[in-house]
Amino acid sequence: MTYKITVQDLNLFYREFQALLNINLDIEEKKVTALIGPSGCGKSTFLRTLNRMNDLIEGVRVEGKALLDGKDLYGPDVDVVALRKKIGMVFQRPNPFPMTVFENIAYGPRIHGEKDRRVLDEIIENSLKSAALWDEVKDRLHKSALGLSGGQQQRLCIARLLAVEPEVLLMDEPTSALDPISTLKVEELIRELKNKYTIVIVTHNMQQAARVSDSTAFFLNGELVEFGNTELIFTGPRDNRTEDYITGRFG
Ligand SMILES: Nc1ncnc2c1ncn2[C@@H]1O[C@H](COP(=O)(O)OP(=O)(O)OP(=O)(O)O)[C@@H](O)[C@H]1O
Repeated sequence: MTYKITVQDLNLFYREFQALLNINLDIEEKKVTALIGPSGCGKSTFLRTLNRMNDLIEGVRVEGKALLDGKDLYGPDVDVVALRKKIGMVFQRPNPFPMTVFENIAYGPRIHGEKDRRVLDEIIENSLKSAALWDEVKDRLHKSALGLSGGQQQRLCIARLLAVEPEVLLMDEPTSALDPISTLKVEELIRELKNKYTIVIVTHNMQQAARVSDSTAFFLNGELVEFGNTELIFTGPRDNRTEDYITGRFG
């Protein structure tokens, strides 16, 4: 088994408040890992530690280790911009730039130095194909991305990540603002993308965790209560608190 990310004794504080308590978790390469748990338990905070998005919040302190391919994400020589290229993130609400579909995807590669129009055309087509969006937008590449449906916008945001050749995709409740059909399309896409990428997804939707993930981590009050094979977590959790949560007794 290959681990893409290893988290060891991780603690996170928002000033005096400790939001994550001694988390130990190994994330497998080219698998989908779901983070579940009630509101406020630290799922999003944990996800953000993996590409150092918490750095942007004042008063945050991280202790312990998070390793990507064995290298410390919090080491002194880490280039955070390069790290976020490797470990991309999509959010609850699709957030395309107010630009054309084409420009949305070209933005990242251009920032990273790509100028050749033919190369950009190729990147855009490949990214949209990988995000299962090409057929729907190939005739409107030069129209505003804001004219797309919510589900299409979310797949565009995923295509935008793929354009800079990431290795890990972090998804923070990526379907919570979408209708059921768009949700299923994004779930299908996630299953497809795990052939090439390591995916970590926060979800409130237990069926979604069961449908898309290989491993599931259950968080409660900043602690990782249980982590393991998704099927086992849903059919025979070891901890009573996990069982109570997945059977809907709280949260
Ligand atoms: N920027 C912040 N400053 C201070 N405290 C924060 C900040 N962000 C989150 N917290 C606190 O940290 C804890 C964990 O929050 P987090 O958003 O990670 O939980 P979550 O499980 O993702 O919740 P939800 O499912 O509602 O998104 C909560 O108590 C929250 O109030």
